[in-house]
Amino acid sequence: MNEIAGTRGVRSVPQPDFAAPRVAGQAEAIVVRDLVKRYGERVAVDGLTFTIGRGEIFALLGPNGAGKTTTIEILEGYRTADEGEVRVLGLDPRRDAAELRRRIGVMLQSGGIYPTVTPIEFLDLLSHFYDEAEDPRELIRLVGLEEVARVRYRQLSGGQQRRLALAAALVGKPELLFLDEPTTGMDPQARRLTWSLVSSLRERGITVLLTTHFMEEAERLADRVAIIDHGRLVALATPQELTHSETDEVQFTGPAGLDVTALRSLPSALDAREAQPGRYVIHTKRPADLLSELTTWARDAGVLLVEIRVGHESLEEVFLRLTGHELRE
Ligand SMILES: Nc1ncnc2c1ncn2[C@@H]1O[C@H](COP(=O)(O)OP(=O)(O)OP(=O)(O)O)[C@@H](O)[C@H]1O
Repeated sequence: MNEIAGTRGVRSVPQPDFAAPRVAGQAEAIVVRDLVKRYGERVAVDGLTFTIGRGEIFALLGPNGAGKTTTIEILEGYRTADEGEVRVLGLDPRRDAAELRRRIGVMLQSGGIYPTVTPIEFLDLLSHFYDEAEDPRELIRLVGLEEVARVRYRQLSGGQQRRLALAAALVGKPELLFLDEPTTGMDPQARRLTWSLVSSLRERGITVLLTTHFMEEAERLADRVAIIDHGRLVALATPQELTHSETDEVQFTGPAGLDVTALRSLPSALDAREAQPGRYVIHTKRPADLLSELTTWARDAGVLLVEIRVGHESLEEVFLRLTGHELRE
């Protein structure tokens, strides 16, 4: 069964919106209903339901082992589901595998490229598998690998190897692109280049499903973000909806080891925690009231508060609030 936030003692969140924004006259790119996948006793995907619209950039965000890769591999047709239903471009990924392969692009997590091949040779080779392929030279330029186009794969940096994998996923002019952790191993410059590249795919109308551990990546790229944890959907919304919910966050610095229980019991506090020694985070729906309660409490307790900041929750904090743990635990 699908399970959403609120079932494990977490606070209420914007309700997942399972309907994708509709582009007039077009069907959904991906439909996932009550998907379950087990590996022996372990339930890797535990009742996922979501829909991705055509042309949408959609991120599956979750920690290691959340079930992101398993979900993506089922959608690509590389794994079978135990329960539930999936449709990709209107097709059954297992039954219609041959047709699906022609219409999707897959960026693999790592490996799978012969170590002595050069980027240009590799893309040239791949282009022969498609009736209509992108020009390999154009792809090399698009992903910024001109200077290493004739360098052997094994001599490329991790980030360059990832960019080649991205170019390879685009060779067949896909309608739908699967990007499994596209920027893992990239330096900040390569990551930004990849982000602008993925954003530019939006103009071509390509639907993108990406998985990531990086909040910032989801926040910058995705039209909508599905947060998954232990194979379950805990939230599904736009990054703006997730981070600009009615919940605000008050952060301040003070002495380490303050009485967090006392902070939690301030009338306007939803919760409170010491995020790092001496750095505190309190969630509230009434920031002005909370500030006044907090300063009164601090005066009575003889505590000096510094750097008090009020703002919307970061996606990082949203994740913590929904799942009860950090993204990179
Ligand atoms: N072939 C397999 N056999 C047994 N267990 C597996 C297999 N593949 C994945 N798992 C387990 O299923 C769970 C989900 O794994 P999955 O790789 O889908 O998560 P993920 O969110 O993609 O994680 P990561 O970010 O590390 O790639 C994990 O607990 C993992 O150990």
